[in-house]
Amino acid sequence: MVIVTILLVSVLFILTWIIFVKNETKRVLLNKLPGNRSYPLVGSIFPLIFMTKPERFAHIRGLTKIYGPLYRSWVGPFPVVNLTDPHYIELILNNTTHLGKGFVYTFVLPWLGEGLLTSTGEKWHRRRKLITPTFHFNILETFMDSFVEKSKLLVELLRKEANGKTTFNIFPYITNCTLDIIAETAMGIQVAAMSEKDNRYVEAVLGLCGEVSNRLAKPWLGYDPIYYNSSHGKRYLEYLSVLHNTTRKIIHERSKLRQQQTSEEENAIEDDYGRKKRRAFLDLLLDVSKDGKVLTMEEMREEVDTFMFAGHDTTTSSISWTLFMLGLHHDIQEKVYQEIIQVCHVDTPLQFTDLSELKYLERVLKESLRLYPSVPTIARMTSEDMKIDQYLIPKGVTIALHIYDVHRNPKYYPNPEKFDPDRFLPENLKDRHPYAYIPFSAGPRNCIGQKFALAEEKVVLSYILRNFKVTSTQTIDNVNPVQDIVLRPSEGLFVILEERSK
Ligand code: HEM
Repeated sequence: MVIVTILLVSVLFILTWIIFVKNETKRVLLNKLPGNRSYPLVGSIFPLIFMTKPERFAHIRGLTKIYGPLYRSWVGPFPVVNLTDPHYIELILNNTTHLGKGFVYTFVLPWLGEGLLTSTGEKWHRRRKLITPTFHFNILETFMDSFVEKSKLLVELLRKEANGKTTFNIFPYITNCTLDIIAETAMGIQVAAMSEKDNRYVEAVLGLCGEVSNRLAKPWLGYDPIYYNSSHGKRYLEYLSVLHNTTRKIIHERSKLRQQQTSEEENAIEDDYGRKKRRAFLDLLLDVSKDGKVLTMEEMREEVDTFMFAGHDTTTSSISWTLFMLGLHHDIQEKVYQEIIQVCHVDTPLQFTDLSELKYLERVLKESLRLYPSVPTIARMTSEDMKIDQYLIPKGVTIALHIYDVHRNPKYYPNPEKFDPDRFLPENLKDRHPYAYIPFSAGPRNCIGQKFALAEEKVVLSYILRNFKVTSTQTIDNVNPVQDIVLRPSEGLFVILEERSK
C-alpha cells in the first residue's frame, strides 16, 4: 500500500510538472489578467480545498466582486478564464469557432460519453441535426397529456403533506415527477419514480454530480489513477454502474415494447388511452441504430443518459427554486394563482393553448431562472487564439461563463437580489443586452430542450399552485445554494403547503 501511494504521488508530481512546463506560454499570457495567487499543484483554487460546498459557491461569487468581469484562475495546472459580463459572453457564445467544451466536462465523460452535451466538432453537428426535430415546438403539444397526468399524480402525493403546518423538503417530490415526465415523453416508457420511495437512479445522479464538483475543488483528484484508487473514485464507479444499468434497461424495455407492437398499433394516431401518439426521442434513436450505421448501441446509450439527466435535473431545479421564491413572496404567488384560475378550467385538464395565456407565470419562471439558473456555470474551450479586450487568450484554454453572476450584474439588473417578475415585461426587455439573460445558454450550442422545459414547468407549477398555497420556511440567506453541475439547495427546499378550497 505504501509503495502504491509513493508511486501515485510520484506520478502526480511528474504529470503536474509536465503540464506546468507545457503551459509556460499560456502562463505568461494569462497571468496578465487579474486573478488571485496561484500555487504549484493546486493552482489558485487552494482556498476551496478547505471549504464546504456552500462556502465554495459563495467564494467563487466573491471573485467577480474582487477581480471584475474578466479574470483568470488556475484549477491545478489548468488555466481558466472567467467571464461575467454579457459583452464578453457574447464573444464566446455567438461564435461558431469555440464550440468545444472545457476540461471540466471530461469528468462526466464516463457517464454521458460523447452525447449531445459533451461531443464536439462534426459528431456534435450531426447529432444536433438528427435530434433537433424530436424537440420541435409542434411536438410539445403531444407531451401535454403526460405533463398533466404526472402533475395530477404529484398533487395527490403532496396532498398528504398539505396540512398547513408541517414543513417538508419539496425537492425530491419534484425530482421524481420530472423524471417520470422525461421517461414517458422522450423515452416512451414508465419508470414510476413517484410511486417509489427511494429511487436508486435519482440517488446516483445526485451522488455522481457531487463527485464531479469534489474533483474540481481538489485538483489531485483530477488525475484518473489517483481518483479511481480513492474512496471518491470508487463511489463514482458505483453510481456510474447504477446509471448505466438504468439507461440500458430503458433502451431494452422500449425495444421490447416496439417489437410487441403490431403494424396497426404502430400506425395508430392514438394510443390505448385515447392520447395522441408521438414518436418518442428514443424511437428515433432506435430507428437510426438498427444497422449501427448512424448510431451504434453505445452511442444511443450516451444520448439516453444525456437526455435523462439534462431533461429532468434542470427542470427540477427550476420548478423548486420558483416555488421557493413564491413561498417567500405571497403577493406574487397570489397574482399567479389569480391568473391560473382565470386561464385553467376546473373540470377540464390544462390545454396546450392555455400555456401561452399564462403570461405572468412565465415572467415568474424567467425571474426565478435569473436568480437561480439551473446551470450556473458552463464552459467552452478556445479552439484558436482570441482577444478579449487587450488580453490575448491562447488556444486550448477553458473559458468559464458564469451565468449566475451575469444574471446578478447590477449594471443590467438594478437591485439585482430583488425578485421582480416585471423585469421581463416587454417594455423592460427592449434595452437589455441580449446576453444578459442566458439560463439556456445561447448561440449554436444553446439548450435543445428549452421549450420543452418551459411548457413542462408551467403545467407542473399550475397544478401545484392551483391546489396549494406555498410558504417557504427558509430564507434567502440560509438556503445555501451549491453547484453540483446543477444548482441545488445544499439541504433541500423546505415548505409548508396549505390546501386551497376548490
Ligand atoms: C430549466 C430547464 C433547463 C435549463 C435551465 C437548461 C440549461 C441548459 C444550458 C445552460 C445548456 C448549455 C450547456 C453547456 O453549454 O454546457 C443546455 C444544453 C442542453 N440541454 Fe438544457 N436546460 C434545461 C432543460 C433541458 C431539457 C428539458 C432537456 C431535454 C429534454 C435539455 C437538454 C439539453 C441538451 C441535450 C443540451 C446540449 C445541447 C448541445 O450542446 O447541443 N435541457 N441546457
